Amino acid sequence: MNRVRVLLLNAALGPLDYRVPDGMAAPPGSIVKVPLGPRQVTGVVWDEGRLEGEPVAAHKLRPILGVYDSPPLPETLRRLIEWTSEYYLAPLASVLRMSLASTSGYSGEKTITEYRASGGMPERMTAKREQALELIGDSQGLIRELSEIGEVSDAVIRGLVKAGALEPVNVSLDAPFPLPDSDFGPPDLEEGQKQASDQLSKAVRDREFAPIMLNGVTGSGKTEVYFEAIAEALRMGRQTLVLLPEIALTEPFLTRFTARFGCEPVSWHSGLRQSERRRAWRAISKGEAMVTVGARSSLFLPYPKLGLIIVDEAHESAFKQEEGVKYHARDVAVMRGNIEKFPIILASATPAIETRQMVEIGRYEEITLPRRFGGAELPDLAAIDLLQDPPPRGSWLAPTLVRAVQETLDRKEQSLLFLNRRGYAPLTLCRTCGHRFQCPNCTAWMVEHRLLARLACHHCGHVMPPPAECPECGAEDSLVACGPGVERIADEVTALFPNAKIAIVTSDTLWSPAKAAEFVHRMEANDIDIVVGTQLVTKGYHFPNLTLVGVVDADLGLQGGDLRAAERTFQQIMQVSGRAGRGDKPGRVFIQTHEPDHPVIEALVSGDAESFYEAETEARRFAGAPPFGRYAGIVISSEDEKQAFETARTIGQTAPKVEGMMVLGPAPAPLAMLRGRHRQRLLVHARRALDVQSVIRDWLGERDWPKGVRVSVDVDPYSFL
Ligand SMILES: Nc1ncnc2c1ncn2[C@@H]1O[C@H](COP(=O)(O)OP(=O)(O)OP(=O)(O)O)[C@@H](O)[C@H]1O
Ligand SMILES: [Zn+2]
Repeated sequence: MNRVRVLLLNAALGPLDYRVPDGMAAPPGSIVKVPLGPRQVTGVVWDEGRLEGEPVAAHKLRPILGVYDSPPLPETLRRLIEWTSEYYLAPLASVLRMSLASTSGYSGEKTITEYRASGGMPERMTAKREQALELIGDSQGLIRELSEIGEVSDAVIRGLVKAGALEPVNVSLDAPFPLPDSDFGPPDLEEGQKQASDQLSKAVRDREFAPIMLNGVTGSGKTEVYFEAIAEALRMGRQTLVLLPEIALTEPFLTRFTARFGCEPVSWHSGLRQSERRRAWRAISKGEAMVTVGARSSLFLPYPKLGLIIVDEAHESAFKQEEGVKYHARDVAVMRGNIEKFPIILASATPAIETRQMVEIGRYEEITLPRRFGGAELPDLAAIDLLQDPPPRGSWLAPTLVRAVQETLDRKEQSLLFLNRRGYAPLTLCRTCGHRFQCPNCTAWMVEHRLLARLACHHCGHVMPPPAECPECGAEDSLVACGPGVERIADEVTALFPNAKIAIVTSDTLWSPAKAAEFVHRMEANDIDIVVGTQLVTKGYHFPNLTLVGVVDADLGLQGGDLRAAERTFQQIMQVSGRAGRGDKPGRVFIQTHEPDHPVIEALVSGDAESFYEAETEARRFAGAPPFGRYAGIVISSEDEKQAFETARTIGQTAPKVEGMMVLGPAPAPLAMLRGRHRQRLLVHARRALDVQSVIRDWLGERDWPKGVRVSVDVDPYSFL
């Protein structure tokens, strides 16, 4: 009899056995519909003997109901799913979900009805209807999607459809994507670029596992160079995936890609409409989408003939997913290349210490681009000692920096002021009684957002209007903002330069690809003189007329004592400096700091990155920190503080004694409360060669936690909160 084991999409269920009815073909990888009690659920037929589970007695086996009309998940992807689940201690089903990320993708619908404004107005106009129509503008989507955009209920949208103000549009889900043309607009590469691109193209042709660190200074043309590797993959009929750390970077990427290849690549990110997602998923799984650009989640899609992955800005911690399956897309990308035998290009101007170390020990290749394209010079960096050259009271910009902005304005060039803090002020307190506004759900201050007229928690999203009086002592008008966020810097800039055109760039203002596009266009048209922005604007962008960068508070990132604090600050300031002077005009960078002697600041100013990296690497080696040792975080949370504490203590007490491994804690996690849950944390520190996953699996695997307790493991953590 034909029996198969099926991995279901539901993490709470183990894999289950089913019977393949006569005449049905369900080879491993097939996406199938199976009965589960009275329900029908989706799963994937898995390879024999690879998944544990109790075999079901033959007479109890239920039949597979149907096989979806979609190519089976490739074998290599099934191995990757298994590896990810084992390495990150995540349920197989949760990883599988990321591969089957579009239900309609495999379930075979061909058209879908979306709606858009018809241009007509409803006879009866209400405030809600008016708001919805205004917010929807030119958008098109399902009822549910439009209700989200319009910030109204589904019923309001349906009402607008009935009234004729929104009209239905039939969208074909199988319209093919245009094919990028490898020879559409090849650049004239400079000598060094040419060598680099030849090496990359050869790696693509070789079809072997080859992790490559493409280490090129900002503005050296890394994108142009790896485009040639994509062209090679296209010629060979292989698919390429380009991973970007942020959706906001997609937009400039699409433009450049189109100039090189004649059409846009397929994009994949959380902002896609359901119909777009389904169309992309189909094209990817059939091997028709030749180049996909996406956020980390695009890594698990079922490309049948992947021949190249590029991880751009590969040092970015945004590649680490912090929710659900806590995986690092850069590392999983390398594993995918290993399993499927193709090169992975990790492109960065400031490679991660982990990646540099892999080069050092000969596991990764390195290709360098040491100079900027077209003879552009790297900018001059100087520190501003805030003790020697302080801003006036109540201001944040030192006189030297203000002068530099003025000079830049006079030359009709652009400036960028970088501060990695959203909102107006990170802390609000009462002048009379000292009361500080804290989030009721988290151990975090409420951050004032003056543009939106509210206080917000950046961890759980809790918002409140700024109260007119202090809730503690009742004093009126006595709230004061402490410290600066980008909005406050923008206020200061407006006061200093009332005629300048200023833009604030943060995830609050640049939350969609369309917003990002608008920003890029305004910059290119010189419609912005001064940008005040967070880390969002530090990387990837190329604005030739931007010649001044000011780092408002370089000390900010160095606080907190996180394992990677120094490295991250260094990378961030290098990246943001890299935005200056990319055209033919030279760039200048000023770094405001209270600690001009800090090794990070000294390395930046002297330009001696190598010594900084060496010292930092040595410190890591000495501490047994990654990449020389490993960590895993175990966070125990509950709404009940005592329960969280006690479970954590029990787990701590039963920690196995393993040579080369240490368990620290439990202690309250740095964010001791998050979204209403109390959090205790254990930190496992082990030597590199130790199989920590097995140890943790044996330790935590078989246990049941008290109701209401959640235990989550984070292997190779990036956030130490
Ligand atoms: N060979 C070339 N021909 C024409 N233009 C080029 C060439 N190489 C680079 N450029 C241009 O130089 C600019 C910088 O290149 P690119 O953005 O690829 O650099 P990068 O190394 O990715 O920089 P960053 O790390 O700062 O993002 C871009 O506008 C790019 O189009
Ligand atoms: Zn909160």
